[in-house]
Amino acid sequence: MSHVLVVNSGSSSIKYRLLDMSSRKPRAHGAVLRIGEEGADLSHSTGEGEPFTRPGPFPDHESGLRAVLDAFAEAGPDLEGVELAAVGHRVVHGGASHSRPVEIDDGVVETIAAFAPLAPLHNPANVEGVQVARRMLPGVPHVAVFDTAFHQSLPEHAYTYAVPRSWRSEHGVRRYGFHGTSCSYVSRRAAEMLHTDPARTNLIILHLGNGASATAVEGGRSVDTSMGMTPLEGLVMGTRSGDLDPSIVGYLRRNAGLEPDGVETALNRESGMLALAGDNDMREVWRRADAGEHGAQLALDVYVHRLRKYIGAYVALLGRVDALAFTGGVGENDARMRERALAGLGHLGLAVDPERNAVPRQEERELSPEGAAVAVLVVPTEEELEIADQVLRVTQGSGS
Ligand SMILES: Nc1ncnc2c1ncn2[C@@H]1O[C@H](COP(=O)(O)OP(=O)(O)O)[C@@H](O)[C@H]1O
Ligand SMILES: CC(=O)OP(=O)(O)O
Ligand SMILES: [Mg+2]
Repeated sequence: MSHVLVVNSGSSSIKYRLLDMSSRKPRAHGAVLRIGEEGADLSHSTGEGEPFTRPGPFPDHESGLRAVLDAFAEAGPDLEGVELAAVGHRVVHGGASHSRPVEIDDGVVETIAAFAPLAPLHNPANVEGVQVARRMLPGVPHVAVFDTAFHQSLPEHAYTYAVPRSWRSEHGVRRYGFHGTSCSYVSRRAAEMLHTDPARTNLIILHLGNGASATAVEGGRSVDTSMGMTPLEGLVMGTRSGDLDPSIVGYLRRNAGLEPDGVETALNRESGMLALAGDNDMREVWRRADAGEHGAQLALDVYVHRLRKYIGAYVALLGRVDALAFTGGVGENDARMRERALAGLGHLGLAVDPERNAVPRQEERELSPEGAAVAVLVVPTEEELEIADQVLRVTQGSGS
């Protein structure tokens, strides 16, 4: 049975996974990190023995991907030997034109490039990765799977911003939502864990990673999500501000002499936990807070405060919530954050059992106390597996 290579190209990284779709298990995975920077390196694991590593320099995605193909040739599995059915690419912004995965042609590449201004941390790298991979692996279909796709179900009242008509009609100003591949996977797994029909299951999904988002899922469909036209809106993130008064942007341009690009860069790359705590890695933020640093303590308070506002909003919006699912690097690992997120929300049926919450295991599990009204779950996200499943549906012709 066939294999799918899933590629997730970031601005300075290429993460990848080769999945055997008969066992649904990875045959190899790895990452090229710090592309274009000093200290670039590649690590490639097959699950047997030590990972295969190679130091850079990798000045660009082309050299990075070449190193990945070399790693497969040297450390296996041989890509020529496995039946490679397709390459699946994570693409963050697909706009309104892509509600499903599509086989990539030049037109699709143009669309992804056209949305680069709306996902400045992601789409430019996605385009780069797609183009390089198509050149280097020309014999197989390449399929784009969009983070925005799952949120195409948002009702008009949830995706509409209250702004002038021409902004909406001529400039596509609306909420798109992101982390959809993760939400699609997590909502299916959550329903399986609850033994409920996904089409009747209501969920709040908190994807807390480097980027972070909250999503309300009603009957298996996204009905609201915290990220907006770009992945900047909503929760406080590693380096992104999340929600803020849009007047701040104009104010800073007039009063601090900042250029529009400068403001946007600051809000995307120099804000969030990095700005408040001095670090965007949540483990380091906790370390600093525990050591008594006020900035880190405040950063955690701000992060938690925003998260709780969205939880409350989505409880109100859904009415009945069957489960709240934590996922992403923070959601899956950070017991203290989960505890603080739900502290005192027993009247909403939301609580974690301290012992269940404290188990340091990164596996699917239920954290809520016996008999709780709402199941609180940890569902480690499997974006690559979800992408590979969706890719096969496209290449096998059954759509998605
Ligand atoms: N044990 C942990 N406790 C707290 N945060 C953690 C832990 N492990 C990982 N994280 C955080 O997860 C984040 C990365 O999440 P991840 O979902 O892998 O991000 P990405 O958006 O890059 O896919 C980092 O901020 C990291 O600090
Ligand atoms: C869309 C997005 O924010 O993705 P990530 O969390 O991977 O940065
Ligand atoms: Mg992620």
